[in-house]
Amino acid sequence: MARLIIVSNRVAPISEGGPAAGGLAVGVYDALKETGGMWFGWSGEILGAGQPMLTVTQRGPVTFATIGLTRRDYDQYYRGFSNATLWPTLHYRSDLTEYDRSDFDGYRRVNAWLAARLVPLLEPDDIVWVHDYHLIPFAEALRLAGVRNRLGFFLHTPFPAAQVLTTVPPHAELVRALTCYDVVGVQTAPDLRALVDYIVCEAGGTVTHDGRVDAFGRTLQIGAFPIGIYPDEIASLAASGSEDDVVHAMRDTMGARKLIISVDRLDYSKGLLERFRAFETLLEHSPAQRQQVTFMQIAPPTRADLHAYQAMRSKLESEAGRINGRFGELHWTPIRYIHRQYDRAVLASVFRAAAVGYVTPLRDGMNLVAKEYVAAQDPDDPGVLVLSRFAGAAQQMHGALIVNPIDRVGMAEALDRALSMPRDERRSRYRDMMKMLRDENVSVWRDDFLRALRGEAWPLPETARAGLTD
Ligand SMILES: O=P(O)(O)OC[C@H]1O[C@H](O[C@H]2O[C@H](CO)[C@@H](O)[C@H](O)[C@H]2O)[C@H](O)[C@@H](O)[C@@H]1O
Ligand SMILES: O=c1ccn([C@@H]2O[C@H](COP(=O)(O)OP(=O)(O)O)[C@@H](O)[C@H]2O)c(=O)[nH]1
Repeated sequence: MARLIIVSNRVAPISEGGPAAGGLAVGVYDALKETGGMWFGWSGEILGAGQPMLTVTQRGPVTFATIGLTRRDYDQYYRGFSNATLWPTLHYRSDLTEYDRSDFDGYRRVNAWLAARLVPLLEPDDIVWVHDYHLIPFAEALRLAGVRNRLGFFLHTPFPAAQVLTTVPPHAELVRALTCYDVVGVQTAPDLRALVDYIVCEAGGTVTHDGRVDAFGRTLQIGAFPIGIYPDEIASLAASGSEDDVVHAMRDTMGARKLIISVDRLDYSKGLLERFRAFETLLEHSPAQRQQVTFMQIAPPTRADLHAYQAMRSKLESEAGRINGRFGELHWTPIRYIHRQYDRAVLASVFRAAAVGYVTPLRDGMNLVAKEYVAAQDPDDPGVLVLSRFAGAAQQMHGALIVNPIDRVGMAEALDRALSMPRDERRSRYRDMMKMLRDENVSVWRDDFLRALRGEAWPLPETARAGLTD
């Protein structure tokens, strides 16, 4: 079988300061181990001039090739165009979008520079799978360098409505660059519909009912491939009780109180403020819940050198303080807010201890935490997932209580309902969601995408075409 080359901004799990291994890292790494291949991307390090740039390490059949960035590259490519321009736009936050033409030049320059480092490492029948918004122009740069290999791209974030995407000045250039791939995958049917709408209405291209695109003089395949997890792995982590003492200590401090848990990078797309305020509304409207419930928010730092993230952090910390000041008692703190990252085994145990998984982003490509929370539950006495309709996961997790994070009272009502839901109903919702998590696990995501990329899947599976025919 042809070698697989993965290209992503972060190379998991070895990057310093990167997120802990989630579904993406595990699923992609498994595929690499099966076929042999290479994972290529940024090392997570910012290097001074003169330091070595490319590090190649071998682990069994997998080569990791990582490369440092200069301060200027980091500022323009990662902090600037990727995270101050694209990230807010992709998450429907045009109000936060900043644009600087020199950052866009830097973004293209770094993509071309990374592509040039990869070219000498490629063999003729390798297939190359590029991940996420940092690397949209990567294929264009490879094509210009004469690379003829099959090239695929998967967008982990939402694909926004055309009217939102067009607020980014070089939107046409970006979508034209996307058409240099052979296959472009998005997470869900709504993302696919938005991509089709842009291609047809903005770019004057055509899309067939099975996802063949003709645009900018190129032909490619598009589809929806919702990323999954390995639910049984999370379930056994959660059940094994192999967590460290912190989880036991946490349970001791809870006593008989119910736990509501949220875990997200401290990102404005995750809806943390709205969630805190809806919890406050629960305490206001349902006095019986006071002192009976604790809401724990684990929010590890992310992109903390961007102003929007700093502003978000200080607003959140002041809201937590205000709500705790208003409702707290000598023996009870309503909101426990933790600005730190935990490893997956600890999170799995915390999820299992929680009566409610409170996952309410304003926009999210998928949200693996929603899936992990359900997978970690005790099948006999599971908790309830309260899930935003704007998470990609809501397209699949029909056993959740689906909420609109803007509707504060609606969220408080959903929390109240979740906290008092009878066990039979909880079990039935859990079983439905676990079945889906097993049927649509991360291997299915990866294999469906790779079959399309190898040109083997024709027509695409029905799930991948959802959004094209409705
Ligand atoms: O690399 P960072 O800047 O530290 O950010 C971390 C990652 O965040 C985003 O994750 C997305 O991918 C998840 C898996 O498909 C999906 O569930 C989630 O909804 C997305 O937000 C980002 O897209 C990654 O590239 C970042 O590495
Ligand atoms: O302290 C933490 C917080 C999060 N995660 C993991 O990071 C991933 C977050 O993925 P998600 O899709 O929910 O959001 P993203 O951060 O990618 O936008 C999940 O696998 C979490 O289990 C972790 O390992 N430790």
